Amino acid sequence: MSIQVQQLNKHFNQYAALADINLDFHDGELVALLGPSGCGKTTLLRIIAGLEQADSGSVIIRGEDASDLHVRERNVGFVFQHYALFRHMTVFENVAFGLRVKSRSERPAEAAIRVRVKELLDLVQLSHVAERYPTQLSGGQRQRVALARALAVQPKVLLLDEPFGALDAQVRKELRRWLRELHDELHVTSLFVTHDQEEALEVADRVVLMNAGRVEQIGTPAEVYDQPASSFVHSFLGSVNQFRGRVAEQGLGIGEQWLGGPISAHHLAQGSAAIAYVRPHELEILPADAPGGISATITRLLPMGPRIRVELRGNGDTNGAHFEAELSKEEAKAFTSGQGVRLVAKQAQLYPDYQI
Ligand SMILES: Nc1ncnc2c1ncn2[C@@H]1O[C@H](COP(=O)(O)OP(=O)(O)OP(=O)(O)O)[C@@H](O)[C@H]1O
Repeated sequence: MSIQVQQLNKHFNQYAALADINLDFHDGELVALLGPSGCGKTTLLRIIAGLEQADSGSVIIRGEDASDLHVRERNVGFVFQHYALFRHMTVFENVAFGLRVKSRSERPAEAAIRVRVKELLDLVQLSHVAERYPTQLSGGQRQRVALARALAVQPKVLLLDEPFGALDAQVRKELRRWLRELHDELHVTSLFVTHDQEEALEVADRVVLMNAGRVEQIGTPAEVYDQPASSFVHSFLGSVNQFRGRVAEQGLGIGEQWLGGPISAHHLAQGSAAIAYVRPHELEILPADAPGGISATITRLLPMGPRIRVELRGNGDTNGAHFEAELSKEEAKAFTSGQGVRLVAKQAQLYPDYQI
């Protein structure tokens, strides 16, 4: 086990930023810490780095309790969203920096430093800009320099806080693919913070879902997406339609209507208030005269590349609620805007509805 976080708690005044966090990160894996703004991701990363002190609990790095170790002694590399490269130093010198400031006994000889920096610049594909200054680079190139700089001292752990957050969507996409490839080559245990679910699902070996200072779920991208442990995870990862009603034998009863289909009700009692979560691609649209289902009206058909997004408004018991389905172009041919239809879930997950 590379990093173990045990019973970690952190308050800012009365506010619990982290509540009883327990996590194990394996050697060589790339893990995303994912959650909405303010859920505690950065605080957790900073405590692991040694930049912030926890109120209680411990951080164990490669078997050694690091809780009382200074940030310099933890051997972690960082890359932040706005990583301040030294403006007055060339790219080469920025990457060499961490090696040059080592104590005399640990510092490699000048020739070895030059070889190492050259290797790192090759790795991040920036050898051709080695003599430039940071202001002469694009945002994406700067972040790659920041990564090379963090890797120069051969950290045991790499911590990245929204490393591509400030970049535009296209560059972000390229860099995250690049980060994945780089990680496959180096296998440095890496944790990266993001609030972008697509980024987390695409890049990470495992994803930690956080909400309000707590861990909601940890698992592979497929596990957290296909088997969400809570309604929070379900709705945070991709869009969902919500249907409020009562648990019945046939599924979910909404007034006189039924949301049919195979509904997984966990251990909810018959008659209890529940919300069904149905992803757009799990929602089937049937003609208005079909038996069962929920009555709705199509408000818009939006082409989204090869798929059509169908926006709907509920009628009767779901009056005014907005729903969204996803169809192939072929399937969508049967429908037009303004048409009355019935909605049936091909698959749905029920959660207790505490608001009723
Ligand atoms: N130094 C501080 N003093 C007081 N409150 C703080 C401090 N740092 C963080 N917080 C609070 O702790 C909570 C968690 O903050 P944190 O930065 O860890 O969240 P986050 O998930 O990284 O959010 P974001 O995605 O917006 O960066 C927030 O409510 C924040 O306001």
